Amino acid sequence: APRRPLPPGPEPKFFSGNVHQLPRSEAWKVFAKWSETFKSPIVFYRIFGRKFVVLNTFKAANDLLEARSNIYSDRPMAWMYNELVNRKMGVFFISSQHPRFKAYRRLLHAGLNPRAVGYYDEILDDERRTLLRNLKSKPDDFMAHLRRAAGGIILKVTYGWTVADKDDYLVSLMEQSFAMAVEIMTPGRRLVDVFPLLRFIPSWLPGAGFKRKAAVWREQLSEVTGKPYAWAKAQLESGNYVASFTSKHLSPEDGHTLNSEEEDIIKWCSAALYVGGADTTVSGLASFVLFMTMYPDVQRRAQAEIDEVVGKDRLPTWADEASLPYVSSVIKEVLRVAPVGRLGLYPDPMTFNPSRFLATPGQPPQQDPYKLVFGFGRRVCPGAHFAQVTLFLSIASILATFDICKAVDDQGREVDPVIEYSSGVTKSVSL
Ligand code: HEM
Repeated sequence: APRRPLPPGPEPKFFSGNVHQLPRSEAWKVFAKWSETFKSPIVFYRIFGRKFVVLNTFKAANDLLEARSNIYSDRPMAWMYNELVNRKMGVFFISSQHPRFKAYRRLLHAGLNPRAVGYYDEILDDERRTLLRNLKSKPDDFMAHLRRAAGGIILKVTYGWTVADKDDYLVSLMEQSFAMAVEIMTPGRRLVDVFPLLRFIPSWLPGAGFKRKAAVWREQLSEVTGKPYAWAKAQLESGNYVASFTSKHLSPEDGHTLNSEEEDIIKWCSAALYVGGADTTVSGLASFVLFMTMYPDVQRRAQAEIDEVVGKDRLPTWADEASLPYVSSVIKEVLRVAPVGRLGLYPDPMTFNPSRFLATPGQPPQQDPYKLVFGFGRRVCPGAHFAQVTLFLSIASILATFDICKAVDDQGREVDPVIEYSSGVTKSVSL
């Protein structure tokens, strides 16, 4: 059959494609412009040999990623990382056609669905109290506290590990593996990703240094996946452990002994939680703080709602969520405007206005951004509910306890925060 034409897009250069038209950061602004220029919700561009399709409307994303998720559920192939460094069994990279994919999704769902998240109540409560204490004692270091909170919650829930206040062993192990993954996968860094046949070169040949390097990374990354898992397993066996995602899966209800395949599945799923849940949560919390400094009226209205519904004698709990629609809308608005991608998809997209999610007489609420920010189809974020609970608990407790305001300089004048979102796998905000 003849090939279908590609979606429209900017004119590429013969060799480098559209590199010259893409800025290093905030590429989404350019994507939005291309959609207008080419009058198409779907646009196409190329960076050297790599082809990209941008879906610029909710409908386009939903039509392809949800309705046709049987064909659009795999991530791009990274030969160096997946094959040579042997990360292809990781939750994020495994093909949706692989038989294990379903096993992963089932396990993740079992450990993170709304009922399962209820098991972690105590951990979540402890962690937010630590966050509030840290914010109180050193408010200027709030970014470090938010990072610690996100990492602390996820490592305790995943493995039962309590994060140390400084230089935590598991946090640094995880961060090293992130850094390694970025180094290995940065587009254009690895020739073998451009010419995959190179992977068959024997390691001893001159010029095959990349294969020897791959072997080292392979070893190091396999340790990162193996160590925390082995620790959690040993704790469980010792009888002295905190019930966690890993411990629960390691002790199945029917009491059967796990085989090595089942254990491997638990190991990979546990490893995915920090990758999926740490930076995303930090990003959401940091953006929340930023927007509260910029929109004091929003902050006051959210605080008033908490005072009225919860009172001042206790901290908000997840059970209060349904009675705090404005606080919930603040969180939705943070996620709409801030992390993972700026979603300029609603009326007046650049304005931070939580009320857009509240119905008013004659005006229905705008579309719930959770349909978008957590992805689509077969790969939709398995941590979505968990993320909503942890963000709600942290944000509602911060609002209940503190006033967030701009920093002041030596002369007592307010300093406007510099807003700079970095592009990457997770959008992070530097404050
Ligand atoms: C605000 C917080 C979060 C946001 C915005 C977010 C967003 C996303 C998105 C957009 C995806 C990709 C979906 C796709 O490929 O279509 C994803 C995948 C994933 N997320 Fe989240 N996430 C968040 C928090 C979490 C948390 C807390 C966890 C774990 C507890 C988690 C675990 C995962 C995992 C394991 C995947 C990979 C799923 C797969 O490839 O099959 N995420 N997330």
